[in-house]
Amino acid sequence: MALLDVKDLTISFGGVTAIADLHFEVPESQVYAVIGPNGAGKTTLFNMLSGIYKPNEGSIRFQGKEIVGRRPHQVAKMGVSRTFQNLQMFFNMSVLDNVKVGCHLRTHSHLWSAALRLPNILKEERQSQAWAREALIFCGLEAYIDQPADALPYGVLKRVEIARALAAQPKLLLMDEPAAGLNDTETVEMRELIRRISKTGISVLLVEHNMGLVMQVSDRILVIDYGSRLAEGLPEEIQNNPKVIEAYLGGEVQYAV
Ligand SMILES: Nc1ncnc2c1ncn2[C@@H]1O[C@H](COP(=O)(O)OP(=O)(O)OP(=O)(O)O)[C@@H](O)[C@H]1O
Repeated sequence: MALLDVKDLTISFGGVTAIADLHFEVPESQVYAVIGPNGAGKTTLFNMLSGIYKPNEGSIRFQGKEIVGRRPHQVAKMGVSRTFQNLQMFFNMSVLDNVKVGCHLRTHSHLWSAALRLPNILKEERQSQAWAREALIFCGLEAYIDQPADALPYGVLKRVEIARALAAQPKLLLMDEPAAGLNDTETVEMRELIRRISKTGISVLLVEHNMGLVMQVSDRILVIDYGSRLAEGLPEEIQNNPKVIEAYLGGEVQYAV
């Protein structure tokens, strides 16, 4: 059984069909990329996968359970975490506290026990701290743990977002343009981080415009155009697919990172 099984997915906004009859499957422990030109529907797809948008038709099954109809926090609790195209950071908080936000899905205390500082809260607080540190170290951010988020460069903050998503211990990580705005060195670091994440058994669903990165890191690639499936396959199949070259890349392809 695939980890994620998307069937007949369709969503329209007014007269615009953003995703039309889309289907694909993401296996366990793989990097699965979704590519397509600007406006192809990639972010809209992520918004449906994470419960932000409700499709007009179709199903999204994660580990056999339906996602459609669930709210974003419920989807996250099922094991689907995401990062955003634009940074979603609390700039007045430390790096560690930003990542601890991702841990609350794994803790169980209610608001009233938090307010009263009951013993279970203190224990969970320590546990969240440990999980957050672990995620930050995994992302190579040990040196930044206690620093305020607003003092850090953009490339570091992109990885803090990933650490926060990992602190929730997902089975599937949705990454929306992780390399956008990164320089060449940071892009190579991001590629290595994505590889390490998938080696831990987490599947990565990657939306990314940097074709070099996509081709190097992905196990399989789905190409969408005007919300519809144009092609799907191994990176070398996609690279050599005339429909992809013509429709998506306009005849010229640059694959170097
Ligand atoms: N909330 C919305 N209301 C109306 N139209 C929308 C909405 N969200 C997306 N769309 C439309 O759906 C289509 C797909 O947009 P989407 O942002 O998903 O594309 P994308 O592939 O992520 O683009 P990019 O690569 O530029 O991020 C576009 O035509 C867009 O204008």
